[in-house]
Amino acid sequence: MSSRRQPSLPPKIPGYQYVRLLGMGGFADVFEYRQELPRRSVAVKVLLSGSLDQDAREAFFAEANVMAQLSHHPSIVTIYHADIAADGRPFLVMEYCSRPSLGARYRTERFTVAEVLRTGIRVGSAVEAAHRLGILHRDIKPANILATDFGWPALTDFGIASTLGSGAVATGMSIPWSAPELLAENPEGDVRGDVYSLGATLYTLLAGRSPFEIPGRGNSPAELLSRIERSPLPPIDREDVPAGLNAVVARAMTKDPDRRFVSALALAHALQQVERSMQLPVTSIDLSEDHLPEPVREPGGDPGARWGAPGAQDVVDDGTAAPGSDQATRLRPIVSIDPHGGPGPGTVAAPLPPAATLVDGPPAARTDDALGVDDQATRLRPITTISAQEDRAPVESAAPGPVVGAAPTLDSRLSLTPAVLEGTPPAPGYGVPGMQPSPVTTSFSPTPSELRARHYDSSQPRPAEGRRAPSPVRRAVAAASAVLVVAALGFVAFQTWGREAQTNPQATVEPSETPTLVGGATVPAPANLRSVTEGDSVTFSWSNPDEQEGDAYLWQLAGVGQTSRAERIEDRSVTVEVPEGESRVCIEVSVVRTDGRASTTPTQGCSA
Ligand SMILES: Nc1ncnc2c1ncn2[C@@H]1O[C@H](COP(=O)(O)OP(=O)(O)OP(=O)(O)O)[C@@H](O)[C@H]1O
Repeated sequence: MSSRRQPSLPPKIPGYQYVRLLGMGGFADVFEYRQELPRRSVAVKVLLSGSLDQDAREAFFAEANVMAQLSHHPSIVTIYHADIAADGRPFLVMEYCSRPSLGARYRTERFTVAEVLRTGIRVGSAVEAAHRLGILHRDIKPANILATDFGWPALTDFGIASTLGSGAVATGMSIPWSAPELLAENPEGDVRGDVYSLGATLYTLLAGRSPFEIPGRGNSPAELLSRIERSPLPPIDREDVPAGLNAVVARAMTKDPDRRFVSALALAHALQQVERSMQLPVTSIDLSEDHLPEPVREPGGDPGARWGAPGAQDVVDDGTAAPGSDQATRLRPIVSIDPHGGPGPGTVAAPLPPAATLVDGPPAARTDDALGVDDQATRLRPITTISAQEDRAPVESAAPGPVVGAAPTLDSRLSLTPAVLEGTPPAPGYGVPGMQPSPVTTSFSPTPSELRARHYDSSQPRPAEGRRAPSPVRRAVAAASAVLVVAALGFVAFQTWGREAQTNPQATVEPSETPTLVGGATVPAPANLRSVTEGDSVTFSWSNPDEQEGDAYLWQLAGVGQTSRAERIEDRSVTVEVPEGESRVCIEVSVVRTDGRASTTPTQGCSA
């Protein structure tokens, strides 16, 4: 809880009995209620009465609907109901998460590496699911990861707060976990901003402090902002954190978005590889059936052709591309990706509009529990719906660099309008820097969503240290800093499967450049994954693009609901049975070296 204001009164809600206050946010209070039928404890988030105009209500329920779309995910807080109380305040009834949030734990508990890996993979799959529905979270941080009764992390706060206030009110991101590009004067963001924040969250859990927070030194929002933009990522001072995990976190948090993992899924896969290299049980990546890898199709053949039929030998994956081929200063708006927005060639990420509208007067002072400083919630932002495009035709991927002809990665669909589709495409190959694109054809199966954009306040004063035009964040930080000074006198001193790649069965694609991990750990993924089906048995085989003495392979079943443990084998083939009741079987396989290093991203594929 971070606000110094008094909590609002819990509304009377028929069928629910008020129990207690759970917490206060910038735009809402959260209460525990006892639902009468079915009988259970629920958390009810009630908007503050200060932001109840019509636009806010509509936006609130729009967000509730978006949240409901995500609710089926095991690592996203479930929404049960949304309504308006008798006193006029909108409320959301959601799953009650009885355990402390990660934000409440990281300062006092030492997270095991295994838990951090599990958490990263589960939350990563939740974030990936959101991205596939066209939604950017934009405020991933420990405090927004609650814990269910079963101890599963549950991501929350998908923008409900961002829709609050008047039609032009904004929320804010949490600076300590915010990507540098979102702190720039002309903020540009896409899924990689969430990748950064998830990486920063994992860093926080491991280090016990946010990434650029320096114990014993000034950690004002302005100082944090400056370090996030310019300072190298401080090392995590823990001997039990393997180099591979350090490397994954560092890549997720690379200042250049083009050098990050291209998706939350890619980050989750990398974390799985760390689990494998540590001989830990491999945490499943939870995505819906729609996101399973697709069987490879013959070039120019029947789109419905299946591979892996008896006697057939088809390339599944090239090993580099898509398989199957605290509270301190909060300046967050929520942005949704338009999943229908299949932009044409040359379109890439959607920059956030640098509009500026100061909405509700002086920001409310907040207290940063994590950093021990007061915070200003600068509230700016309207919701903007962007029309969806219906062009979902597969597009050939191309070389990185120039935008024209760039592969239509998920990121490339983050369109606002064609006019703003500019920039550099994300690096292919799961965001592995330097890796060349694979000649794969990718397509998307978009689902409906809304696209919202944020606007920032342009009326805030320019920060003293800034030479460039003040960014929205900078302006807000400047405003926050000013209040902090005053406050300090008085008190105190964060190709996926959905890409459904369809690889050319005859193509043999080798990574032209292997990824460079921090610490020099570079292990390519298996290539030429093929399958032969005989009855219920499927034999998968693959090649090793960079075979070294002692190389072995880690394989496991893959797919929805699969949590099999990875098995280490010496051969470049494995025979598996199609699970009972299933029509096909999917696996993923990695190269593992004698020193324990494994492929950054496993190769995946399914039988017919
Ligand atoms: N489902 C839940 N179960 C239990 N506690 C919850 C739940 N949702 C929120 N809380 C608690 O309520 C408090 C406020 O919630 P939350 O931060 O989501 O509100 P908010 O208005 O979105 O705030 P902000 O966007 O400013 O962070 C937090 O302490 C959080 O731990």
